Amino acid sequence: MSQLPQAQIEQTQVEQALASYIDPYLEMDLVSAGALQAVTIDGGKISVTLELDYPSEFLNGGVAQLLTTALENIAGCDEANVTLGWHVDAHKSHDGGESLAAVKNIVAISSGKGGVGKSTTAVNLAVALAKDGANVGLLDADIYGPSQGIMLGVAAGTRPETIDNKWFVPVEAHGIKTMSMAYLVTEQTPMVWRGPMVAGALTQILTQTQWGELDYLLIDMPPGTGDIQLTLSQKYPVSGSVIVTTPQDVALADAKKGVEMFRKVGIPVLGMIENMSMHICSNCGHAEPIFGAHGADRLAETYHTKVLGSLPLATYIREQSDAGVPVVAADDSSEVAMMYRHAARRLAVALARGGEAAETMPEIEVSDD
Ligand SMILES: Nc1ncnc2c1ncn2[C@@H]1O[C@H](COP(=O)(O)OP(=O)(O)OP(=O)(O)O)[C@@H](O)[C@H]1O
Repeated sequence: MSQLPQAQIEQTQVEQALASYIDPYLEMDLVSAGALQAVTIDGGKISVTLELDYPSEFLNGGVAQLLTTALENIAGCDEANVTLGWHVDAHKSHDGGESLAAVKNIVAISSGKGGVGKSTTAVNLAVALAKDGANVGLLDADIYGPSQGIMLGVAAGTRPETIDNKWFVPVEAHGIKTMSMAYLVTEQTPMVWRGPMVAGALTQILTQTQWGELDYLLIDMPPGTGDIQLTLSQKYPVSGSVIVTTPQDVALADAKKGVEMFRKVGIPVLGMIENMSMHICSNCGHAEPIFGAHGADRLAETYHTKVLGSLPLATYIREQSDAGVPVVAADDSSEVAMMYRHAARRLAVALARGGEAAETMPEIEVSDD
């Protein structure tokens, strides 16, 4: 008895199989997200190439296997190959000059109020993006209290190398390129600067550092929403901003000013990070929202943006910062490290999609009176 010929596998079957996986950061399947680049069907052999628009090296383990299995389950398939890649596009509002030419995206990490954990958040987000395979830079623009050298374990007194007496070479730490005012001044240097001087110094370190090729340059902004922040945001091709806040009413009121400032200058707010959202008792594990609950959610809703992540108030976070090994660098699969990593991936996706706020934001007119 002769065997019936196998039905030809159709592209729609391949797409349906691939759509069985919903990416938690894109919140949709990879075909709907436009990641499918190529499909080859050669008899019973299927090969697909997918390219995502955010750093997603982590998909190469379990998810690649899951997709392969989904394809192998198609009737008539006897071999499936899945190639997963990613690429970060530039989302620049304007050209930032020579030193920033190969920097694809500048992201301002900001807070309306001081002391909410902005620097800790910026450091951990930067390391998290690097862990996912991105080229990342971090500029400590918190000029009044540059703390990143300590948080990154850069030895006190470290000075960046210079080239041709013109360029600074960023200091590498935990897989990221860093630059901080703290690398250029001594403890004796007075930091009592007026706004224009601060803006001038920041401009200099931003534009005279050889950042090289970066997917993301995170700027740990000075706290507040005054002239310095406004100047920085307007002068450089900032692709998006992230607002760090705690759930207290006072911090939220200041976070609101931050959101409004970025909206005024047309920079998409990619989302908010709620820091110290819960206190976890190190003895009994009891979680208590000591600064209030859901404040950032409400604010995000009002401004059509989202909460990218909520971090607990945890001794471990402070201890790791003080020891110069950020939580994400210390153990990248710990519970707290994963909270930062999820937030970093949501940030990258929000940026790739142009920022939630960009689409829904109403026009704001700025007048001089
Ligand atoms: N989630 C957290 N749990 C525990 N401690 C934290 C947490 N986030 C930050 N801290 C600690 O709080 C202090 C202030 O944090 P950080 O310097 O990051 O804040 P900041 O907003 O950048 O401050 P500033 O506005 O003064 O620059 C640091 O000692 C830091 O280790």
